[in-house]
Amino acid sequence: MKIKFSKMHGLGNDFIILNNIDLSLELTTEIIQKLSDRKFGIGCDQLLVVEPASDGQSDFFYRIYNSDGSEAGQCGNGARCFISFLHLQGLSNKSKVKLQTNTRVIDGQIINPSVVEVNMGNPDFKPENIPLNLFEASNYEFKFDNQLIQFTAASMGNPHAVIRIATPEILVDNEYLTKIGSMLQQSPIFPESVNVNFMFVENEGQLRLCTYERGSGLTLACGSGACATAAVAVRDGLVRQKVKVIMPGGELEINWTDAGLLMTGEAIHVFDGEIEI
Ligand SMILES: N[C@H](CCC[C@H](N)C(=O)O)C(=O)O
Repeated sequence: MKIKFSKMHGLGNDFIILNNIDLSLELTTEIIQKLSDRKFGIGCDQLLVVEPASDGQSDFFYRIYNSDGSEAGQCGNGARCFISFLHLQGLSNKSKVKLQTNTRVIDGQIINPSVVEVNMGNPDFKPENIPLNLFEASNYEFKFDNQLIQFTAASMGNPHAVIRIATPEILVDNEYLTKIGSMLQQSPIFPESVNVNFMFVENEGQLRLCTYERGSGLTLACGSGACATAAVAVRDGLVRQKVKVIMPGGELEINWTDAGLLMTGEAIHVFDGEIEI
C-alpha cells in the first residue's frame, strides 16, 4: 500500500506526519519502526497521525508514536508541526485548533506559516499522575557513580524527570546524558518510563536544556520537556514565568500563564513524499 507523508521538524526534533482521518491506515509497531528508521525508512523522532476527534470538543485527534513504536501522550514540537500540517494539507483553515491526545486536550494557534503557539496546559506534579512510584516530594535523589543526583518529576500529559546540572558542559556529554537517561527510564520508579531533561539555569530569563527522550533517545529539542523543565524552574523560583529555553536544535519561548504553559516556536515543512508500507 502506497501512503503519502510530510516530513517536518520543530528545532530539529523531526516528524513524519500522516493523514489518517479516514482511519484506513493500519499502523503496526513494525511499520512505525520501519518508517522511523533513518537508514531503512524515512527517519524521524516521532510519527504523528491525524485522526478524527472522539471527545465532541476537539477538531482532530493527535496521535503520537515514538520511533521505537511506543505511543506517547504528548509531543510539543510535534503539536506545532501537526497544526501547520493541517493547514498545508487543507484539513483546516482555522487559525485556532483544538487537539485531543490520549492524555490531554491542547489548543494551538497559527502565528505565521512557520511559527505556532500551543497552550500545553499545566504541569501535574502528583506522583500518581506522572506516574512515579514514590511519595510526593519536590525533589527525589538517586545514586550514580557514587554521586547523589537530584531530580524532580512532572507530567505534561507525558512523564518528565528534570535534573538540574551545575555546568553547561554536561549538556554536550552525550555518553553521560545517555547513561543517566536510560538508567532512570529503566528504573521501576517510572512504571511507564520517562523523558529525562537536563537543565542548566543561565539566568532568571534563560535555561539550557537537553532531553533524553522516552522511545527516541537524545533529540535536538523536546517541546513538552521544555514546558516541564520551565515549570519546575519557575516553581523553584529559579526563573521568571516567561523564559527562553535553549536546546541543541534551537530555542522556545515558554510562558507559564494562568491559562497554562504557552509554548511558541517554529514548525518547518521539509518535504512531502510517498512510501510503500
Ligand atoms: N519530542 C517531543 C516529546 C515526545 C515525547 C515522547 N518521547 C514520550 O513522551 O514518550 C516533544 O517535543 O514534546
